[in-house]
Amino acid sequence: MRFPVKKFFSYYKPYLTIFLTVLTCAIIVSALTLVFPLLVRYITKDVLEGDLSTALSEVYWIGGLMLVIAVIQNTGNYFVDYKGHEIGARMESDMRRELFTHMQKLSFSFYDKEKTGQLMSRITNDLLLLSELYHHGPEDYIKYLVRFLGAFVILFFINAPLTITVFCFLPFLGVFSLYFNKKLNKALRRNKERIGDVNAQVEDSLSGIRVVKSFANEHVEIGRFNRENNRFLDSRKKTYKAEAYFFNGVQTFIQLITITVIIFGSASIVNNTLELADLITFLLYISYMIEPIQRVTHMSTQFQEGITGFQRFMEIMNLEPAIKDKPNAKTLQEVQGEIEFKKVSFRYEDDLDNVLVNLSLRVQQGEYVALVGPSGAGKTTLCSLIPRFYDVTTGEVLLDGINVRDIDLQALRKTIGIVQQDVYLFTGTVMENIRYGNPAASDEEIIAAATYANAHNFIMSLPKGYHSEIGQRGVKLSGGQKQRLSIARVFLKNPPVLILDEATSALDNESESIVKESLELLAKGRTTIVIAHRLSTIRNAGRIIVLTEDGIVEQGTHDALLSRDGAYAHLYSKQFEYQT
Ligand SMILES: Nc1ncnc2c1ncn2[C@@H]1O[C@H](COP(=O)(O)OP(=O)(O)OP(=O)(O)O)[C@@H](O)[C@H]1O
Repeated sequence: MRFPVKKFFSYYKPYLTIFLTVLTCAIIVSALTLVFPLLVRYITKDVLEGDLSTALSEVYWIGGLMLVIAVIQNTGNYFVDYKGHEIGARMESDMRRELFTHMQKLSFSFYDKEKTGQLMSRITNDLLLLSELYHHGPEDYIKYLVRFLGAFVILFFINAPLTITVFCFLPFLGVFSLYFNKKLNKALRRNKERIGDVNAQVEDSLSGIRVVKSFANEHVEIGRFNRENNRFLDSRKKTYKAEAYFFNGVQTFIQLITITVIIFGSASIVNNTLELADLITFLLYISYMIEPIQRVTHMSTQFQEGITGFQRFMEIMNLEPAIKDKPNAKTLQEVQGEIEFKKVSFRYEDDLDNVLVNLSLRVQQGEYVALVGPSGAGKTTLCSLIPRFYDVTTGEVLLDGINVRDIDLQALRKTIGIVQQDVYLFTGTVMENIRYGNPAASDEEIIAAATYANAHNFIMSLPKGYHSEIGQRGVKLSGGQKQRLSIARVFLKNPPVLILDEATSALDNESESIVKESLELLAKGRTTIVIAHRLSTIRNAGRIIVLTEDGIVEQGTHDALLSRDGAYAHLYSKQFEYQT
């Protein structure tokens, strides 16, 4: 991937004025630091070797000037530190917002492949390092460049041959740096991937902590964690090795330069081509030249970390959502809720087998249809094609006769309510969780929705009623209570089409009958597709569709299908045997 230079710099745009002010301040501060050794040289060479009767008063004046310069320097540095960091933090926050917004747009197919922990790492760690580069980078480069060039020019005027000798070392230092920069870049990239893996492992393990404990498998999780943690450690060890080579190599160059100056400088004094005051000035300025070289290690690490962070940021930003609106996507007015699958074939990925092949099915407006069949036959997959969680591979899915691909995604998804077995509730209060179904709803509408969902009474018995916190993912609620909140959420959304994906299969008999009651109420007047494992729950469905690996093999009412003595009768008798 070519490095997107324009995009990289575009994040400075909103802060350009303040950023340029910070840079100007950094230049002024650096230029002023160059004045100090010149003043020392003036004192040692001109003042102290001239008329001693006036020397002291002149030294006082110069001392005063040095104080003024120090005040300007420190004020400037304060501004550069404070505002510079603030700009970096603001840019980081802008990018984090952009990345999160983009991630929200990416489709299911993306999340099927990615690990949540890795993605979290990109949003937090990577951008943190990038912000360091954004504000420190230009400021450091300018600061050290001014010092370096300033010192070079001044030294050149003091003693050109000695200055050129010092500069002969620089091409070697350049080649050395380039070589190790490449190595460091690779190592830092690997570090980021490894810490992403650690994050992913922690996220996975802690999200499933109940399963871990129920199987008493803490040691398994610790083992997995240690494996990732050790891989991260190994990767960091390699990085530090490369850094140590680099840093010590640079140190060797610095020592060589200092020794060279001392030897050549002393020889020049002996030969009367250099004065002692100039050698002192030379040695003072050498530190200005050496400091940038010393900082090269730090700056190149900062540069590499920032750049790899930016590349990882762009990897996600460059991903187009697999499913998005067409340019003139239709918004829907009055949705009737008729759904039709026309010769639909679907596979999750190009190199996987088809899950659905040439399947056709029409569900009338307001019809209550049950989808049954063996596990893995594609029931959930079929339903996920209606809200375009995935797009069909071939064929069409139509809502009220319009291809779902031609409908505005938001409008399409607003017409479909989904209740699943695995309820996802967000950390927050009962009220906030139900309001998720319609953020504009009033408290009264929320209470009405909860009442329809048979949830009002249990909510009122909670310590703070609707304002009770439900814990992460609703841990403080029972399975049936969580399910009723999720149903209230859909009541509030009030969609014309409903998909119930094994919504009651995880509940005990008592909870099931309460939830079933509220689901029946919810389904009234809506086109409803129910995916059911327990066939006893869908006996009253207007139509039962039997989906197997061979597609739709049977459809009809419960009684009609039983009397056919086909696939459905077979499934039913198997379940009946199992239950008795
Ligand atoms: N995200 C995915 N990526 C790849 N394959 C998938 C994905 N989701 C499901 N599958 C595969 O698609 C097939 C159909 O799965 P699906 O969940 O639709 O079946 P189902 O009939 O709903 O099963 P169950 O009754 O067990 O829930 C299965 O073979 C499954 O492994």
